[in-house]
Amino acid sequence: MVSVINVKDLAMIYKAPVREAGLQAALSSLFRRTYREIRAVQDISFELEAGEIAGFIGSNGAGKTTTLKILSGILHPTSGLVSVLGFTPWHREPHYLQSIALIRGSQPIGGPGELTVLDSLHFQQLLYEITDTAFQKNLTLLVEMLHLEPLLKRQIRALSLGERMRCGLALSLIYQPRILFLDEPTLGLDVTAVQMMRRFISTYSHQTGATILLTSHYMADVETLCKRIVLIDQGTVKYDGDLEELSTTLSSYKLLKVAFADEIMPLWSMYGEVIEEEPNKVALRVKRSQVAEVTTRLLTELTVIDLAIENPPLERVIDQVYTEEM
Ligand SMILES: Nc1ncnc2c1ncn2[C@@H]1O[C@H](COP(=O)(O)OP(=O)(O)OP(=O)(O)O)[C@@H](O)[C@H]1O
Repeated sequence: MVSVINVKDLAMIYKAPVREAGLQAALSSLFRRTYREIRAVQDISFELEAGEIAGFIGSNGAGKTTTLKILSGILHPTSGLVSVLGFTPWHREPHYLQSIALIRGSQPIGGPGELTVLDSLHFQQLLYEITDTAFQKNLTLLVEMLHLEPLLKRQIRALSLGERMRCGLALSLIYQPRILFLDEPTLGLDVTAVQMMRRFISTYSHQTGATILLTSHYMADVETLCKRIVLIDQGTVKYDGDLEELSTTLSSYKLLKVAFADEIMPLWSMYGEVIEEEPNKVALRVKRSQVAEVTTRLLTELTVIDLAIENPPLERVIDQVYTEEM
C-alpha cells in the first residue's frame, strides 16, 4: 500500500503574549511584552495510506486542530517533517492546495446571498482552475450524493441551514480533493444532519478513493466511519492502530444484553455484573474469557427472546487510554 500522508516528529510551539490584568499592565505591555510557550504538538508521527479514513482523536487542547492546520498548509510547524502526496504542505504549492480540503465544522455555504448555488460553484471553478469536463463530472457526483438538484438555481440567502451545509460541502469538494481534513464535521448538527454527514463522508471516500483524516468528539462518528484511529494526548500519540483492536486489548469485558420471557428473575450475579436492569431485560458485564460459557448458560436456563454481545462503549475505552498506561 502507498502512504499518502507521512508525519514525522512533528512539533508546534505557539508563543502567546501574557500580561497581568489591569490598565497599568496593559500600558506597560505596549513597551515590554512577555510571552509564554505553548507546546501544542510535541512529537507526532503517523502515516496514512491512500483511501483510508482515520479518526484523529484526543481531548480538548490535545493538538488536533493545530496538526490539521499544519497538514493543510495554514501553519508552519516549529520542527518535524510532513509529506502529503509528496508535497510539503506549508510550501503552499497551487497543485497541493488543489489536492486537499480542510473543512472545519459543517462549513455551510457563505458569500453574497444574491448568488445562486450554481453561481458560487462556477466561481469556485474559476478559482481552482477546474476544466469544464472535470467540473461537470464532479458536479454530477456531488448533486447525486447531496441531493442538490432542487437547490442549484436557488439564491444562497433563501436556503435553510441544512441546505446551506449540503451546498457548502459541494463547494469545498467541487475540485475533487484527494485528501480531506475534516475538523469536527458533525459539530452542532441535528440528528438527521449528523446521519446525512456520516453517510456522505463514507460514500464520498468509496466513490472517489479520497483519504480522510477526521477529528470528532462524537465517538459514534469515529465508530461509524473509521477502522483506524490515531489517538493523541497533550501533543503526543498515545495509540495508532485498529479501532477494534484497541477495544479488544484494553477491555477484558463484554456487554451481554439479554431480553427474556421468564417471570421469575434468576440471581444475575451468577452470570455477571448487572449494568442495567428493566422488566424482562438486563445488561450484564461479563469477562471476555467467560462470554461463551455464560451465553450458553443463559440460553439453556432462560427463555431468551434476544441476546446481543457488545463491546463496551468507545468513550469508556478511550478514557482508559488516558488514565492507564497502555
Ligand atoms: N494561535 C494560538 N496561540 C497560542 N496557543 C494556541 C493557539 N492555537 C491553539 N493553541 C493552544 O494549543 C493547544 C492545542 O490546541 P488545538 O486547537 O490544536 O487543540 P484541539 O485538540 O484541536 O482542541 P479542541 O478539541 O478543543 O478543538 C491548546 O492548548 C491551545 O490553547
